[in-house]
Amino acid sequence: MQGSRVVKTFDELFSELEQRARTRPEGSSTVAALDAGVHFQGKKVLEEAGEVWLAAEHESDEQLAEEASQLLYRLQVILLARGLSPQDVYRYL
Ligand SMILES: N=c1c2ncn([C@@H]3O[C@H](COP(=O)(O)OP(=O)(O)OP(=O)(O)O)[C@@H](O)[C@H]3O)c2ncn1[C@@H]1O[C@H](COP(=O)(O)O)[C@@H](O)[C@H]1O
Repeated sequence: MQGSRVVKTFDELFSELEQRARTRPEGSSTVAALDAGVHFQGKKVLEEAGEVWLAAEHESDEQLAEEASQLLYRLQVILLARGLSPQDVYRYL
């Protein structure tokens, strides 16, 4: 399902997003989402959560995995915007 793409973990993605927030490269989705504020970020979390649900009911395993990756990304953006890290979440798992 993953093909030849480089696999990254949840923590590695978060580190990448922290770096985007620090360096603010042109064209970064993360910088755009951080600048757009919590209302935008929250809508994206809900939108992607809905897409995960629909994929689980109606779409392929591959589509579900892709939607789940987008939800994880959107969750990371909202955590980053609030100054939280994955560790803050892990302690509740
Ligand atoms: N994993 C993701 C990721 N998942 C989802 N998205 C964003 O979510 C969009 C797709 O979600 P939608 O289904 O909402 O697509 P859409 O409605 O057609 O697009 P939008 O109108 O929402 O932009 C993508 O265009 C990205 O903007 C992501 N953007 C970035 N990443 C990773 O985050 C890292 C930093 O990315 P940049 O900040 O863009 O450099 C890189 O490793 C990226 O691979």
